[in-house]
Amino acid sequence: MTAKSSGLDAADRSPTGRPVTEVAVGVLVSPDGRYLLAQRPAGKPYEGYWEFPGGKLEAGETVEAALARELHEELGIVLTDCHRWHTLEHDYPHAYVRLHFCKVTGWTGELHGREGQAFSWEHLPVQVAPLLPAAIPVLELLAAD
Ligand SMILES: Nc1nc2c([nH]c(=O)n2[C@@H]2O[C@H](COP(=O)(O)OP(=O)(O)OP(=O)(O)O)[C@@H](O)[C@H]2O)c(=O)[nH]1
Repeated sequence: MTAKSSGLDAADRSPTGRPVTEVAVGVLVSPDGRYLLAQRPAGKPYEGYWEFPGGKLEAGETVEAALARELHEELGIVLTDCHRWHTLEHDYPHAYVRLHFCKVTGWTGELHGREGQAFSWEHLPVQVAPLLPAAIPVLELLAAD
């Protein structure tokens, strides 16, 4: 069986051959220029670490559709305006992830942590800690924006 017929191509593997987990991540920007960070719930890898909200793409899903689904599941909001911003990869012990960061400037609904997670609107430099390793370069990109 070729890589193609198994549904995999070069983009599905990391440089060291690990499968790539595609993740949609939202950088929610408030009208006064703060960014939303959420704390990873108990039971997930890196529990208690702060991250931008988001999650893994399901089969056949676009980044935008996955982000809309995750923001609704996690925060109870309906995404109305976003654009793709940066894509970063990170090699964790538990997974090799490709993070598709999107700037989110429009949503409807009242934001609340539906999975019991804490969240916080933060100015730069952010005050919450610890941060997920792959969130740190994103904060540097935001600071340089
Ligand atoms: N949401 C989010 N995930 C991130 C960020 N940075 C980062 O490395 N990740 C990684 O991306 C992956 C996202 O997976 P997740 O566990 O949040 O996704 P999910 O809600 O679909 O998970 P589950 O359905 O398996 O519980 C994790 O491996 C996480 O460590 C970030 O800023 N936000």
